[in-house]
Amino acid sequence: MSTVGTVLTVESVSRSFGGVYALRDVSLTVAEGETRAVIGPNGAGKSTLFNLISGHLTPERGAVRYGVDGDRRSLDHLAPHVRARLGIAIVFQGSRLFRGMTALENVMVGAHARTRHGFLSGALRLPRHRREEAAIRADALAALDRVGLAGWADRAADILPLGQQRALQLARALCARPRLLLLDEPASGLRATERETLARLIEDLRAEGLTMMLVEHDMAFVGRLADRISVLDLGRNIAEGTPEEIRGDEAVIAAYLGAEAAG
Ligand SMILES: Nc1ncnc2c1ncn2[C@@H]1O[C@H](COP(=O)(O)OP(=O)(O)OP(=O)(O)O)[C@@H](O)[C@H]1O
Repeated sequence: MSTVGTVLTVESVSRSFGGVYALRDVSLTVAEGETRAVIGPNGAGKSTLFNLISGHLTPERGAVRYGVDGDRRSLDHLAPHVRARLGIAIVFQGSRLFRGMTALENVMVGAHARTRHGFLSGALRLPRHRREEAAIRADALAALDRVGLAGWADRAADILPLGQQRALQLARALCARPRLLLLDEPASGLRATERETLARLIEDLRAEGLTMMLVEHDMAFVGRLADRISVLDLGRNIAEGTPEEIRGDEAVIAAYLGAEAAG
């Protein structure tokens, strides 16, 4: 991995809920082209970290900075849709699809994140949007093909099996042409074959140089895909390193054993 530049810097970020810290003084830097895994026991603060990066939550202290092509800026005070337009895409935990829409329509919503006009004006089919709509449709079909769902374009999204719903969410995120892709537990609940398909897709994206962050519990999955791993425990960043380094890290082993004993 060549460290050409930094895509994301999280600087001493803290966030609490009802007086309890979900994240406390967490810092990390993600390099361009890197796949960074974020692991940690339940309640460690992983989803909170992703929400602070995507803009669905704001930090109480600290800052999140983001930049590609030499343009670096603080993301503070930018709404999620603005961050999406800057190239930050998130695939949330579970399945979040637009019910009552086809697979293709779900992906087209992702493409609208990067256009000026938005989905509604596009849906009204004003003349100046038609050309853009055709391009978005083509992009969405390409994204579906990319994740192996080309034959499912006109099916209702909510009747797809879980593995394909997850793939559909990924296609939607890819259609927005992200520069930083956040994947929150993308493999959870998937069967072994679906998991393998997903792992290969993430490997392809990594080989193409897409910068990704990945929250995942499955260490085999993480060890295979991540360049580096950040470990959170009780809202703190307790370790960072390569998968090999993290596997042998005593603080990490203690955190997981502690979580097992408590659970
Ligand atoms: N919106 C919220 N309101 C109140 N508490 C919250 C909220 N979001 C997170 N928390 C709390 O913050 C802590 C960290 O939660 P978070 O979901 O970030 O952890 P996580 O590492 O993603 O956990 P999991 O692996 O279970 O998904 C938890 O104690 C959780 O209860």
